[in-house]
Amino acid sequence: MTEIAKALTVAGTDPSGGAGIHADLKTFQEIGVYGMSVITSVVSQNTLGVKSFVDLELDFVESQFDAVFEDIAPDAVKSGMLSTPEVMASTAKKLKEANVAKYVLDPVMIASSGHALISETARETISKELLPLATVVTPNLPEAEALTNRTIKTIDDMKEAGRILVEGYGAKAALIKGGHYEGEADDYLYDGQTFEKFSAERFDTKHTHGSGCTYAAVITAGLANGKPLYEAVKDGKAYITAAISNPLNIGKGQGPTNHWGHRWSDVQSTIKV
Ligand SMILES: Nc1ncnc2c1ncn2[C@@H]1O[C@H](COP(=O)(O)OP(=O)(O)OP(=O)(O)O)[C@@H](O)[C@H]1O
Ligand SMILES: Cc1ncc(CO)c(N)n1
Repeated sequence: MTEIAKALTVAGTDPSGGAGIHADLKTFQEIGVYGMSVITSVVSQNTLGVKSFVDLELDFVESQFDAVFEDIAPDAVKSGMLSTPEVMASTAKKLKEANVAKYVLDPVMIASSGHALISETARETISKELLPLATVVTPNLPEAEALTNRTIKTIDDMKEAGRILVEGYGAKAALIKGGHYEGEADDYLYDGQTFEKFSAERFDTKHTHGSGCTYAAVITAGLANGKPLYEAVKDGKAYITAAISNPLNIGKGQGPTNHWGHRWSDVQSTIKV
C-alpha cells in the first residue's frame, strides 16, 4: 500500500469544468495528491458567466465534512466559494475540530465573469472566522479591496493590503494576486516578516476562467506534500503560468486554464487534436 498526501477542497461547482471543485480536483490529481471535496453550492455557470446557484443546506454541508473527517485526515484544506456566513462559520468550526494545520483560504467573492458568488454580509464572516485560521489567504485585487476596505491602485497598496490581512486580521500569510493589475502578472506574498514577489509575463489571453481556484489548489497540494509555503507558492506560480500560457480551445467565453500546462509537451502526444 502506498502512502499519499491528501487534500480537501471546500467549494462550489462549475459544470463547464474550469473553476471551483473541478479545477481543484484536476489540479490535485496533476500534482499527485489525493483529492477530496465538500460541496457548498451547486452553480450553473460556464465560460460565459454564472446563470444561478443553489446553496446546499448547512446540515448537508456539515454532513459532508463529517464524512471526510471521520474517515480520512487531509494534509491540507482549501476553501473557495463559501456562499453564506453560516457555511463560513461552520467551515471554521470543522477545521478547528479536525485540527487542520494547513489551510489555504481563497476568499472567492466574484466570478471572473463579474458575477457575485457570496452575499455582502459574508465578507465580515471571512474576516472574523476564517482569516485567523489561514496558513495563507489568496485574494485577487477586488477581494483584497473588499476585505481591507481600501482602494488598491499601486504595488505599495497591494503590500499594505497583505500587511493588514496578516497583522490586522490574523492570517499567517497573505498572497495578493496581481492578475487584475496592469503590467506584469506579479503576486506579493507577505508572511509577517518579509515580502516575496512572484513574477510572470502577462499573456494576452481571455482563458483565465478558474485561474484563482487553480492557483490556490496547487499551493494547497504543495503544502499537503510538505513543502514550505514559499516553495508551494513558487511552484504554484509556475503551474498557473503554464496553465494560462498553453490555452485550450474550450468554451465561447473566458475559457478555462490548462491543467496539463506544466507538462504540456509530454501530454500533447497522447491527446487527440
Ligand atoms: N493574463 C495573465 N497572464 C499571466 N498570468 C496571469 C494572467 N491573469 C492572471 N494571471 C495570474 O494568475 C493567477 C490568478 O490570479 P487572478 O488575480 O487572475 O485570480 P482570480 O481573479 O482569483 O481568478 P479567477 O477569479 O479567474 O479564478 C495569479 O498568479 C495571476 O498573476
Ligand atoms: C464555484 C466557483 N468558485 C470560484 C469561481 C471563481 O473563479 C467560480 N467561477 N466558480
